[in-house]
Amino acid sequence: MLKSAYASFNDGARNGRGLRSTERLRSSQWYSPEELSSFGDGVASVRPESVLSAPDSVAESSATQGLSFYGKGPSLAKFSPPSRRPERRDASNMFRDKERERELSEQVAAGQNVFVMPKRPPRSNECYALDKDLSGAGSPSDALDLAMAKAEVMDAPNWANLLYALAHWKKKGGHHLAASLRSDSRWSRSLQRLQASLQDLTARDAANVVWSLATLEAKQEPLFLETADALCGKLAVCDPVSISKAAWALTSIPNRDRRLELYSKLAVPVVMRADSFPLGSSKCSESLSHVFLHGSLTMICYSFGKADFREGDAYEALSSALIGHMNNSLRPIDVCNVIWSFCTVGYRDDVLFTKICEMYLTKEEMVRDFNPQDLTNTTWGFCKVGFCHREAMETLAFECHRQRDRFDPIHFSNLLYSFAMLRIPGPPSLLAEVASTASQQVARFDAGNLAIACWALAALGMSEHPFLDCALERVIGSSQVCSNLGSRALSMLALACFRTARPGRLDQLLDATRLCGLGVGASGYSAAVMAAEQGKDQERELRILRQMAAEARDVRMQAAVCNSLALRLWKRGDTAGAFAVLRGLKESSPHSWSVVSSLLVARLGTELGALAEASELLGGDGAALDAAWEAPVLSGIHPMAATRQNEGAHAYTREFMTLHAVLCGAPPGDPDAAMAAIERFAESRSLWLKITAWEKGVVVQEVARWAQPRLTVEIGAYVGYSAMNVARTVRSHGGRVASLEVDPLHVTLVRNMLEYAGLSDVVDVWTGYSFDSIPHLLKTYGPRSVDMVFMDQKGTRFHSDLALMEELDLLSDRAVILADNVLKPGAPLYIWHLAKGSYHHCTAISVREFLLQSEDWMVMAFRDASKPPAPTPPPELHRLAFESDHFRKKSMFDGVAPSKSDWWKFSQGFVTGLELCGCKPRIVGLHGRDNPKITPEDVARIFRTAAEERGGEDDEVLRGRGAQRTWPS
Ligand SMILES: C[S@@+](CC[C@H](N)C(=O)[O-])C[C@H]1O[C@@H](n2cnc3c(N)ncnc32)[C@H](O)[C@@H]1O
Repeated sequence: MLKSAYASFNDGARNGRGLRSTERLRSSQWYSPEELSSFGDGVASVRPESVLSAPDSVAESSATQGLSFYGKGPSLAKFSPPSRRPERRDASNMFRDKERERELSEQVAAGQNVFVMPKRPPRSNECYALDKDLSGAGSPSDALDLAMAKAEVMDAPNWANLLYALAHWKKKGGHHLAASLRSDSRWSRSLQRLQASLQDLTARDAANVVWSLATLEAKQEPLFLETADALCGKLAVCDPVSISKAAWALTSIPNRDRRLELYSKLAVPVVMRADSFPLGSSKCSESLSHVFLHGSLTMICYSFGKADFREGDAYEALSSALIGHMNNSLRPIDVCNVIWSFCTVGYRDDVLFTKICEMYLTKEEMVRDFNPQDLTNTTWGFCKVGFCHREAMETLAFECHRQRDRFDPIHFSNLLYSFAMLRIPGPPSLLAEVASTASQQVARFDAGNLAIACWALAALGMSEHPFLDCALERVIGSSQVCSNLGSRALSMLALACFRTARPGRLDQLLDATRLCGLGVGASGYSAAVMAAEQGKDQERELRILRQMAAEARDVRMQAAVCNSLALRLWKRGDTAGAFAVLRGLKESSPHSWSVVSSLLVARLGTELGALAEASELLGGDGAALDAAWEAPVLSGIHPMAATRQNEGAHAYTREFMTLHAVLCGAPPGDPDAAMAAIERFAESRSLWLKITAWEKGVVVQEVARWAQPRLTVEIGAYVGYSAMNVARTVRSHGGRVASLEVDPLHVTLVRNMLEYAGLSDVVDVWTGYSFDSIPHLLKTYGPRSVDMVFMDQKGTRFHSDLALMEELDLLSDRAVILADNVLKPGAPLYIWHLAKGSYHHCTAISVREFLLQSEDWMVMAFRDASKPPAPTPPPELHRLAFESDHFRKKSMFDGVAPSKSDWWKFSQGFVTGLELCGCKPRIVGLHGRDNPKITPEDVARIFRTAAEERGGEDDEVLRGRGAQRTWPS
C-alpha cells in the first residue's frame, strides 16, 4: 500500500519535473485525500469547508471517537505527539484539547487543510503510572525487576517504554549494558512480551522500540525487524521525530534489499511532508539539542545517506525543506551531515550546495567552528559529486591549514584527495604545508590513508613532496603496513609511483606485496603494466607480465598472458625475445600452449628466418587446439560465471570462455567469423556479454566506414569484439585503432583475440585507466590525430574523458564521437557535452541491447571546434545523472535486477528529463516493436544530414579520409 502510495506520488512528481519540491509541495503542505486514503485505515481528513460548516461536529468527533489533532508544519515547535498522560490528568488534557481545537479552527479559517489522526486506545491508570515508575527506576536492573513484577499488568506501551528507558541508560554511559542484557533472562522475557503485543503499539512507540534496540546493540533480535515492519504500516500517523529516530535506527540493517525496502517506506512521509519537518538542531537550541537529537531533518539526511538509500525524490524533498530552513543557523555537524549524505549517495544538488556555501562555507567565522572531521568530510563530499565552489574550498583549505596540527591521518588524506579529485590546487603552498605536517605524522597512517594521500599528491602535481617518499618507505619497509593494503590502495600507490616517475619504487612495492603473501590483483597489475608499457623500460614490462603469467589461475590464462607478452616484445621490435618467450612456454608448460601461440611462432619464425626452429616448436600439427582447451567450451560454463557479478573464483571465466569459443569456432585470420563465434557462444548459452553486438555492431561498423578515421580511440576493449569490428572496417584505408582497457587480463585476452583474427597489426591495446592513458595517446600519436572516438567504458566517465581529449588537443577538426549505453543506464552529462558544446548534429541512435529486447541509445556527434564549449549543466541534469547512477547500481547490486518495466519507466523519465533540460538529441531508428532494425542506410543518412547542417559540405569533409601515415611503434 505504502509502496504504491509512493509510486503514485513519484509519478506525480515526475510529471511535474522541473519544479523543485518547495514549489510542488507549497501548494499542498499536507497529504491529499487520495494520498491519505492510500495509507490505509484510521486516518481521516477534514477539508476546511466541512469543518467550517460544522466546527462543533469536529470537536465532538475528536472527543467521542478518540481523535487528537496534529499540528501544522511551520509551527512544529509546538508539535505534540499523541498524549500518554494518565486519564486522571483529564482537566489539563481537556484544556490542551481545547487549545488544539482553537488552533485548528484558526487554521481552518485561514483556509488550510487539517488532519485528525487516531489517538491511542484508552489505557488504565496503572499503566500510565508504570510508565513513570519505569523511567524513574534507579537502575536498569530495577526497571527490569519492576517489569517482571508487574508483567501481568504491563501493556504494550509499557514494554516499549521499558526499552526506551534502558536505551537512555546506555546513552548516559552504560557501556556494558548491551552485553549484560544479552545474558539476562528478564531482557529476553521483555522482548517476548513486546513481540506478542506489537499490534498495540502506536507509530511513536514502534519508532522508540527500534531506536532503543539499535541503541542497545540488539538489532539482530527478530523483534527489531518485526517492529520496523509494524512501524511502516503506521507511517501515515507518525510524527517527524519518530520518523527520524527510526531512520537512524534502521541504517545498519545488513541485508541491503531488506534495508532499502524499509527505507522506501520511511521515505513516503518524508517526500510528502519534509517541508513541515523540524530542522531540529539549530545553534540557538544547542542547550536543548538532546530534545531533538534524533528529530531533525539533518538526522534523516544522515540516515538516508548512511543506509545508501538512493531515491531521488526523497533527497529532493529534503533539499527543499533544508533550503526553507536556511535562515536558521545550522551547526557545523548539520552542514557536514547534509553534504556528506547527499554526496555519499551521489545526489549533486547545486542549489542547496551553493546556498550552504554562500551562507556558511565561504565565511571564515562560520568555518572556524568546524572540527577537522566536519571540514574534511565536507570537502570530501563535494569532490565525490564533482561540485566545485572555489571560494568555499579555499575557505575550508585555510581552516584546515589552521587546524592541521589537530588532524588525524584520515583528515589529511580526505583533504588532499578532495582537491586532487576536483583538480584544483588550493591556495598557494597551503596544501603542501598541510602535507608536510602529515609527513611528520606518517607513522600514524594506515595503509589505506597512505595510499590515498600519495595518490592525491601525485595528482596535484607535487611529485617532489617529501611525504611521498616517507609514505612509500613506510609501506615498503613495514610488512605490517604492507599486508593491510587492499587492492584499491595498492592500485592507488602503484599509480602514484607511476605518475611521479618512481618506477623503482613501483617494483619494490610489488615485491613487498608479494612478500607479504598478498596477490597484486588486477588493479595493482593494471598500474604496473601501464607504467611499463608507457615507459621505455622493456625489461620491466617483461618482468611484470612474466609475473602475471606465473600467477595466472589456470593454463588458459597463463598461455594468454605469455602470448600477450610475446606480442608486446614483438611490437617493441624484439622478435627474438618474443620467440624465446614462446619457446619457454612450450618447454615449461606444454599444456599452456594455445593456437594463438602456434600462430605467433609461425609468424615470428618467418620474420626471424628461423623456420626450422619454429616448426620444431610447433610439432607436426602446431596450430591444432590442445584437447584440454576445447573441453571447457564443449562442457558448458559454470553457472557462477553467468551471474551478474562474475567475481571470486569465477572471475574472468566467461571472458576466457569467449576466447575459447573463438579459437574453437572460427578459422584464424577471419574477423567476421571470430565476431560471429562470440555472438553464437553467448546466444547459445543465453549468456549476456557486455559487447556491442547485433544492431549496436552495425552502428559501430557503419560509423567507422563513413568516417574513414585515420585513428580511432576506443575506451573499453573488454573481449575485443568492437575493436575487431572497427579494425576490420578501417584497415582497408590504412586506419588504426588505439584501444584503452583498464583490466590487464582483459587486455591480455583482447591481444590474443586480435592476433587470432589477424588484426593485431591494426590495433594497439593500451593498459590503464582512460584518465592515465589518454595523455599517453598524445605522446604516441600526436595532436589532432584522433578522427573517431568510441566510448564504451562507464557512462559517468564519457564527458570527462572527452573533455580531457579536447583539453589535450587530441581530436581532429572533424572527429566523430560515438558512445554506447547512453540511455541505459544513461549518460546525461555526455549528451549535454555534445548537444551544448563544440559538436554538432548530436544524434541518438535507438538500438536494441545485445541479447535483450530492450532499447538503448548510441549517441554520436561531430566535432565543431568553432563552437564554444558546453556551459555548466543545469541542476536538473545532475538529478538525471543521479538517477542513472542509481539505476546502474540497482542493476548491479540489488537482489532482484530491475524488470523490463522498471527499465522502461526509467528511460521514459530520462528522455523527459533531457527534454526539460533542453538537450534531448534527435533520435534515429526508434525501433519499437514494429521497427526492429537499424540499417546501414540510417547511419549513412546521419552523415549526409550532418554535412547538410554544416552548410551543404560534401560529406567527404566529415571523414578522416584515411590518410596513410606512419605510426610510432
Ligand atoms: C562494456 S565493456 C566494453 C565492450 C567492448 N567495447 C565491446 O563492445 O566488445 C567495458 C570495458 O571497459 C573497461 N573500462 C571501464 N572503465 C574504464 C576506463 N576508465 N578506462 C579504460 N577501460 C575501462 C572495463 O574493464 C570493460 O572491459
